[in-house]
Formats: sequence, C-alpha cells, structure tokens
Amino acid sequence: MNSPAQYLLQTQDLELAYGAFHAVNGVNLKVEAGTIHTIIGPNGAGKTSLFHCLTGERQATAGTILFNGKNIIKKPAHGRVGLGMARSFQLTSLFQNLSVRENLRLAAQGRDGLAALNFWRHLDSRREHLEMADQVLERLQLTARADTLAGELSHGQQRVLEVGMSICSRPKLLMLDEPTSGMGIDDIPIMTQLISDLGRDHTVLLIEHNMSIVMSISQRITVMSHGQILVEGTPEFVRADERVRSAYLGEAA
Ligand SMILES: Nc1ncnc2c1ncn2[C@@H]1O[C@H](COP(=O)(O)OP(=O)(O)OP(=O)(O)O)[C@@H](O)[C@H]1O
Repeated sequence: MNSPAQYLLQTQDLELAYGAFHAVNGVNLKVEAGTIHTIIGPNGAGKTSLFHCLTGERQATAGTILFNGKNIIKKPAHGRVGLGMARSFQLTSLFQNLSVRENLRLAAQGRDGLAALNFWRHLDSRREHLEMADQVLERLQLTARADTLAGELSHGQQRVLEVGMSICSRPKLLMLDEPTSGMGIDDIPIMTQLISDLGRDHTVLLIEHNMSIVMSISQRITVMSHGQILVEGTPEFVRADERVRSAYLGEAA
C-alpha cells in the first residue's frame, strides 16, 4: 500500500460539470512522484477536462485536489504554476519571431515572476536564465538550432520546444496534453525519447492517444471512460484488461 505522502498529486471525488453534464465524474487519481503516468481513453472520456481542473483553467465543481499534500482546489491557475505544476504550452505561445534560445530564456525568466523586475538582481538572473536555456537546448537536442527563429523550426521541433519551455520553470509536475498530436511520423520518436528522458527527473502526467508510445514509456496508466476511471495499473495490467479492450483498445491492442 502506498501512503498518501508518496503521491505528488491526488484527487478525491473530483467533478467538473458543464451544466447538467459531468465531463469529470468522481475521479480519484493518484500520481506517484517520479513516474510517467499516462491518461488514456476514448474521445470525449474527459481527459482534457480533468487536466483543466488540475491546472485551474477550469474550476472543479466538486472534490479535492492534493498537490504535494496541500489542497489546491481554491488556488488560481498562476498559483498552481508557482507551486510547481507546469502544463506544456500550445504552439501559439511560442514567440515565432524570436530565436529558439530566446524563447527558452523568456520561459526561464517567467519563473521569477515579479522578481524579474528587480533591477539589482537583473544581471545575475539574466545569466542564470541563459544557462538554463542552454541546458534545456541540449536536452532537446536543439543546440545546433539555438539561433534559428522558432517559426522556422519544423512542426515537430516546435512541439519539442514547447515542452522545453515548460521545463524551464523546473516544475515538480509536468503535464503534457497529446504532445505528439499533429506530428509527422519522423518526429514522433524524438518526442517519445524526450518524454522518456524527462521522466528520469520529473513526474510526468501525460495524455496520449498513440498506444505504442503509451505502452513503452508509462509506468502507470489510468484509463478513463465517460468521465470516470475505468481501470488503473501498469501497462501490462491495462493491456490485459478486458474492459479496456472493449472500451478503448479494441482496434489497437
Ligand atoms: N466547454 C464545454 N462545454 C460543454 N461540454 C464540454 C465542454 N468541453 C468539453 N465538453 C464535453 O465534455 C466531454 C469530455 O471532453 P474532453 O475534451 O475532456 O474529452 P477528452 O477525453 O479529452 O477527449 P479527446 O480525446 O477527444 O480530446 C465531451 O463530451 C465534450 O463534448
């Protein structure tokens, strides 16, 4: 049995209602620190709605969210970022006309919030932010493209950069919503390798449709259906579960 302290994130009876319809309907999710934990389920199962509740983009209509042992249900989205929750940015948040390095530097600067405006800390901080940008560039294997404008990267590389921007804030929990969607077949292994690599020093909560990625990099999988958790367990456990096969994996397993 795991003690509650082992869970970085835990929801209790979480609900999100859109009018009379419950997109999230009593979810008890437990995410252990240091794991890649993936949420799967058919279209409309409530995966993105659950993410919205976790990040604070939407206010849950009932239930509790414990992050690092604290109930954050009343915290606004920016307060949750400050506690160490990061959601990967959408492509629209890249500065297309700035270099790859500058995008990362700005993401690192964003972590400091108002402190970034303190003139006396400014020069030191700028150096720290550039160092962070260079470390992340290496991790993304984009060092050779550091001075390229973000808008000139391939679609796949832009998505990789997005993920890189979210790790610049040194999050405790990295949340990725379908990071491979729209990616060409050649770019998918790069993203898969990156997420797997990030899982070595981050807790990653992932929504992903590509079953071969899910099964190869996840330590835990939660299967959602109709706003609820259908099954949770290791990839082997989930793959063997008859309910999952009929609800979701039918065509892919
Ligand atoms: N703003 C909204 N108002 C009303 N219903 C909504 C709203 N957003 C989502 N829904 C509904 O909530 C349900 C869950 O949607 P959600 O996007 O969370 O599912 P999902 O599992 O992420 O699906 P997908 O895999 O297609 O992205 C769907 O039936 C959807 O139509």
